[in-house]
Amino acid sequence: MKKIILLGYMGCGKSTIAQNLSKITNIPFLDLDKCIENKANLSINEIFEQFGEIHFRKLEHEMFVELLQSSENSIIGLGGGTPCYANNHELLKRDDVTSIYLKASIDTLYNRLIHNKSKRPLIANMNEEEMREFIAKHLFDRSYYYNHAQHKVSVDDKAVEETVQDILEILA
Ligand SMILES: Nc1ncnc2c1ncn2[C@@H]1O[C@H](COP(=O)(O)OP(=O)(O)O)[C@@H](O)[C@H]1O
Ligand SMILES: O=C(O)C1=C[C@@H](OP(=O)(O)O)[C@@H](O)[C@H](O)C1
Ligand SMILES: [Mg+2]
Repeated sequence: MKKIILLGYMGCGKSTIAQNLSKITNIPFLDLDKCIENKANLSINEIFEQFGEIHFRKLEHEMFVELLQSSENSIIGLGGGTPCYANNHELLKRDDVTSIYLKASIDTLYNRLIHNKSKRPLIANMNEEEMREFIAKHLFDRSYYYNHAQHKVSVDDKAVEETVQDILEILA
């Protein structure tokens, strides 16, 4: 019933790293956003558009609690905002949880997100300059919550395999 939880800012690699970690460890991987999409039968963009961010945060909290309640071992990739709402950050400290903050610099996040923003409603309509400024401020605001994770792994300049290796060392 152990949960390995990956958290961090949009684009830090939660979904990518969780998937690769799952292949190596054979522990099933659940992406919180995907679970929300499947349950709502809508994409994250559609949920934001049709019901707004506050409603998304409610679905996100409910799904996070649901995943934590399941009796299966799993690797859970959170959404970038998950720890920052509904006191979700307090759930990162539980004994049955190993929470890991994938820490990325503003430059790393900007370089990844500039080509990957269309499915991320918070940044989808920003130009390059707006996005850099937004990431810098938003990351600063959110770091308080991310720092509630039990472990921290820096992802800057690391290949996927290297980050996975760092996580395996934490889990050993
Ligand atoms: N070293 C790396 N580690 C993780 N992701 C990387 C790396 N290099 C490039 N990427 C890319 O960055 C993006 C990370 O996005 P994603 O895994 O969805 O992050 P998150 O779920 O944290 O938003 C993906 O497009 C991935 O292919
Ligand atoms: O940072 C955020 O508030 C969000 C991050 C997204 O997940 P990723 O971090 O996987 O992109 C997704 O949950 C939604 O677009 C909101
Ligand atoms: Mg993701």
